[in-house]
Amino acid sequence: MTLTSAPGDPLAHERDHLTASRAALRAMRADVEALDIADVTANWVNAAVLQGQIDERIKALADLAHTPLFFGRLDFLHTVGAESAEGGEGSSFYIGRRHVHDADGDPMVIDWRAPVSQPFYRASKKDPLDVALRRRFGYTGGELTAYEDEHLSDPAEASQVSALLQREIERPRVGPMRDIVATIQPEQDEIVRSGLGGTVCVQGGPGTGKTAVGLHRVAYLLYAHRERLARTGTLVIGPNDSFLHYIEQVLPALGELEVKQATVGDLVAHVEVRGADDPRAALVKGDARMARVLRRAVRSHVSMPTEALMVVRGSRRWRVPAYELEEIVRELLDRDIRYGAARDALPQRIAHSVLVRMEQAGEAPDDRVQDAVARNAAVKAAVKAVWPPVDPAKLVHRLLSDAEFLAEHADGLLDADEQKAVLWAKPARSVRSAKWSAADAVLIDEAHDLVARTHSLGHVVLDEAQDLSPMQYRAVGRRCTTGSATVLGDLAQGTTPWATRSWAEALAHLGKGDAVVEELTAGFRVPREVIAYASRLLPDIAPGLTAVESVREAPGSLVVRRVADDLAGAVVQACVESLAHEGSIGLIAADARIPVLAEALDAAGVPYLDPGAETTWDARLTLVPASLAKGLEYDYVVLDEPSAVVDGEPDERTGLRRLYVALTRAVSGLVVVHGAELPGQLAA
Ligand SMILES: Nc1ncnc2c1ncn2[C@@H]1O[C@H](COP(=O)(O)OP(=O)(O)OP(=O)(O)O)[C@@H](O)[C@H]1O
Repeated sequence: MTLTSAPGDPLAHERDHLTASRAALRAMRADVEALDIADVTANWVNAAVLQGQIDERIKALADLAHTPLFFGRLDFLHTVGAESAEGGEGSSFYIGRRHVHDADGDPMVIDWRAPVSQPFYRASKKDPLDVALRRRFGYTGGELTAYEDEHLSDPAEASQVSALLQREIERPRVGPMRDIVATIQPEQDEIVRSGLGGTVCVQGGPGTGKTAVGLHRVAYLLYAHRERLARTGTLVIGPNDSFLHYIEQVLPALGELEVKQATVGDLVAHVEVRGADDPRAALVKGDARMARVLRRAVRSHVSMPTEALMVVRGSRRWRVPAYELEEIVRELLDRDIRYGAARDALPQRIAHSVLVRMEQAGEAPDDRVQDAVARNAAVKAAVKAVWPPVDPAKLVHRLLSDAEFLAEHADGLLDADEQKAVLWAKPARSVRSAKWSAADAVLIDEAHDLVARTHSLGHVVLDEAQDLSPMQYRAVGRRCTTGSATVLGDLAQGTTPWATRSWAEALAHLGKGDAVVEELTAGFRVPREVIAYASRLLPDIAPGLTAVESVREAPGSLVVRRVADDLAGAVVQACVESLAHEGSIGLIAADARIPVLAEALDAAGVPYLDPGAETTWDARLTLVPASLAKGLEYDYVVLDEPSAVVDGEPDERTGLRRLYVALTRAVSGLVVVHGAELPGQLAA
């Protein structure tokens, strides 16, 4: 292996290729900019659509100064055919974030997602996949400054851990999350490139790259199934806005601008959420049994017809007896279609019965007559009486405020205590004035789906899944009924009262019981010493889970400091020391301690940000409530009073899990500052 930073001959050659590739990219962009669509389309609507597509393409062809055009090179032992190499044949390829070709259409840079790029991520000494040379490039400020070679087919060369990978992870940074396209690892690549047809669930400890893998999988799927997913849509679901803000640049940096992001709350925002449930109520409302209660409640609106229906047309009267109407209604109920769809079908079914009678009487009615009968006032009135419209929010409002109505539909599903837990102590007067909770909004979403089918997307990535309730899994699942999902999570980081206990159970609620569960155990974020310290909590918070094996040694990365008094002062001091390093700093503390620490930082004149705000080189310290730390990372973390983090949760196990999350946010160093005793597992 060679790690070169002095400009030698090969480096000069590679730089020449970089210069030529950039020129080719500029030419590609100029070609698109020069397109004249006036001849192609006369219709202004088409022209506007086409111009929009062209503008997007121009944007996608931008040469970003700090995003290297290629990061790797593969030399194969044999020539590769055009089919897998984006149109060009050859035995040597440069791998980058996007495809670049020269004036003849021959590729200068191959998209990392193309089939020919796959050996860049998968080839090993054991299985070289016809690769003679794998070269990784190192950049400094957009300049190509180093390369690292592996001669995979040379038995004399020993395999080694990539120094560039290590450098890439440890590079101090601020700002949003970056892509890992240059250094995706083989086990991650397997997940990234798994097919669109199946759902994949990834269990992985902190910093194993779950989020990164999920985002790269979307980028890969969009490349491999561009047209289908453009039609059906893709969505990334994350736990909160600050997390979504942190990850939002990754896909655009990979050239994918169309992927939507949302929290589960955004998906079910049918009502304004202004209230909160106590844990007991939230637990019952999030339980999958509520889906059955809602189903019964929705269907209870259907009543069996008791009277015959009389339809008058001209001088004739047609009578459909009650028993026949009942048959129609029963058949629709049995067919298990959505409540609203059945309601829409009912007038036509009734009209059909009338038509049969007309035919029996010697008339020859056509489709127009059937439509007219379906719209007849008597038919409409009958439909309204038998199958009235259901307003999902009103229905949930009634379930939560009317004990009798709830008891009727929860019979045999929820016991008396559970029913009491979900009923509002003070029923709201109307849908508008109700103090809806997050769990209520999910119930309303379920009711919506019972009335009218929810639109399904082509692919959904669900991150930090372990915190979802069964009802939330269902809400996500109905958004990918005809598509697939990537479910990412860590059972040890579940901090809700309904946190996922087993992936099999969660996947069943999602409606993807046949998903494959993969495990990632190599840790990229957290250095060995720090992850070993945090993993002492594992036997208590998730017995049976494999501890993360860090890929990085960073001696001195863990400091545990006990202070006798002025805890806040000592914490501020630790932040100031951390600020002496380059990169981002996170001060993580129990939510209840945030005001005290904010005051101490203000008093010391140390500026800080909230988790939603983007760090810059001038503002690198973020004050993070422990409840928002999940999924985030900082180069250096100062953790305030671990016992307060544990005590901030309703039970000890959740507290220790919250602490586990807080302990695993650091890339380069963690300083734990405590005044009280540490939790037993961490005390030396
Ligand atoms: N193959 C890789 N090459 C370089 N960096 C990587 C690689 N895989 C992961 N990382 C980095 O490791 C860090 C952690 O990744 P990520 O946030 O995806 O982990 P996670 O498993 O989602 O963690 P958590 O459970 O804490 O949410 C990120 O900075 C990511 O860029």
